[in-house]
Amino acid sequence: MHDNYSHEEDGVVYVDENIPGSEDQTNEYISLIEKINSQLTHNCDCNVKCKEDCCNCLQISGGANYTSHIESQYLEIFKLKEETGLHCYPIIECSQHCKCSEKCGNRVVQNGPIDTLFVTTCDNISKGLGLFTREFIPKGTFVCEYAGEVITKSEALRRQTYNQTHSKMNYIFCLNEHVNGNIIQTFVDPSLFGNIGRYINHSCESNCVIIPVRVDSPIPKLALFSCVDIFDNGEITFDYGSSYLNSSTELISKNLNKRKICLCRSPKCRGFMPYDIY
Ligand SMILES: C[S@@+](CC[C@H](N)C(=O)[O-])C[C@H]1O[C@@H](n2cnc3c(N)ncnc32)[C@H](O)[C@@H]1O
Repeated sequence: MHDNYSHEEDGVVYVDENIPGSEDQTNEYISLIEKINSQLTHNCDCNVKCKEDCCNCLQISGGANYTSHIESQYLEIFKLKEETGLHCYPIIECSQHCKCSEKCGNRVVQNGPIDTLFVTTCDNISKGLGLFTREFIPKGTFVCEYAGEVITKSEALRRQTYNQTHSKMNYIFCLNEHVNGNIIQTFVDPSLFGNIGRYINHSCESNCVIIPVRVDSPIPKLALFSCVDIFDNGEITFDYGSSYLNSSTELISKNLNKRKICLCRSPKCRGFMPYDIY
């Protein structure tokens, strides 16, 4: 993973990928750690380059996850699964357990964020800091992960309540994946341990989407891909209320009076931050 970013803020530790949250003695935490320490059993025997007809990782993924875009400065472009009707398949990248080359084409998120990102204060100071790009990013590019502590639902609830009572910003995200009639939830909190993705603000008309991507772990990486072209000095945003990723959806009450006003300035702004209340 090539990630040369760091945090300016005191008290925030830079981690370039998810780490286990603080230890406790609950069964819920023990199950989470077992999951974190386990590995996906798949791998591929491909020779150098992976092809859809023989690569196990691509077959589990329902076909190619990425397409090369040679004329672009960004070589690997995500094939948006929504456009191909394949979004019911997981996105599984090749890993250290595979025989293919590290340049096989099915390794994108694991290589780390693009290097054009910077953090600065937003025009509207109430939004706090935001993540921006120095250079143009074409649609479909992997931008960065949203990485932090992977925590249990109970711990997410506890932290959420603390943040609300102390009028702190919310960084906890709940990923909901619908699999065979079940919902698999993953809670990631980058507030104290996080990567560059922790600075990404919400927009009701966002330019990125979060897609779960697995490398060799059952715990997905929350990977941000641009869903439109993003111009230089543009702010990177995603919709906190999108279908995959619900910002603490179940963690909050429905007290609409306390919902935070959205400052995204989009003509399509819904007025309030999704699920983000204080
Ligand atoms: C994941 S953090 C984003 C980075 C944060 N702005 C910072 O300064 O570190 C999420 C918090 O940013 C603020 N925020 C993000 N998007 C916003 C928006 N569209 N309008 C108002 N506040 C926003 C809210 O306080 C929210 O709880």
